[in-house]
Parts: sequence; C-alpha cells; structure tokens
Amino acid sequence: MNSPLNSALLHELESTARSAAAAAYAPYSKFRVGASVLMDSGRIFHGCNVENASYGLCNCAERTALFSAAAAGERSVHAVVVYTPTAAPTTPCGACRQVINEFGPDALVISICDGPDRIETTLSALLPAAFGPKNLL
Ligand SMILES: O=c1ccn([C@H]2C[C@H](O)[C@@H](CO)O2)c(=O)[nH]1
Repeated sequence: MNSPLNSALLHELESTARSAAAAAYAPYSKFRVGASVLMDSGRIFHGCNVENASYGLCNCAERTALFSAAAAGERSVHAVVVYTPTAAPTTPCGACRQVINEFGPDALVISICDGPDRIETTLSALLPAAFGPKNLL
C-alpha cells in the first residue's frame, strides 16, 4: 500500500465494517460484529462473526474478513476495521490478533462502535513481541 489511508478510504472501510455486521450469524451471543480489511493491493474485503452450536468453533468477524481475503489470494493487510454494536469500541480478541499478525504485522487496527469513541492503534501495539512467520525461517 503506497498511498496513506485517506479519509475517503477510511470512510469506505468503516461503512463496509458496519454493514457487514448485518450478516452476522450470532444466535448464541446475539453480539453482531462486522469487519473490513484493506489489503496492500487496495482491495477491501468484509466479514462477520459466524457462530456454532459447539461454541468453541465461533469465528470472529475479523478472521472471517481476513480468511476471505486470503482465499482470494491476498497475503498482506494494511488496515483492519472492526465494528461492534456497543457504546464503547472493542479491540480484536487474542486469536484474531494472532491471525492479523500472520498477514499484517504492521497493520493499522481501528475499532468503531455506536458511540462517539474509537480506537486507532496498530497490531504491534496490540500483540507485542508476536510469534509469527519470521520465527519459522
Ligand atoms: O472482536 C470481536 C469480538 C467478538 N466477536 C464475536 C465472537 C462471538 O461470535 C461474539 C461474542 O464474543 O462476538 C467478534 O467477531 N469480534
């Protein structure tokens, strides 16, 4: 990604994450999450959480979005946006942080919600000293 994350792109990413939550399959938690990812190619993918009757197999919105990008051949993520239907923003869970690290150790991570607050941080701040592909070289 050579160009910075300008405000138009950020707005698109945020509205994509918000609308992705509409497809959430969350019959158990009722917590409907949406995510969008901007890949270094410039392509945007989205995802929602997909739950399962065997609760441990629930997949978060962030991972759904990233796996969708990976399935399309993408390998490098520039920014991740997660939307939760809450008053305060929510950062990705530990499992999602590890998956984001696989494809974007330098990724920006932006959390938005229904309230005015937002969190703009980086994957490396959320998962310092991460284990990743470099450790297997
Ligand atoms: O950042 C998050 C946090 C939680 N969830 C999902 C997982 C589960 O389906 C539900 C409750 O944890 O919300 C996400 O998709 N992303």
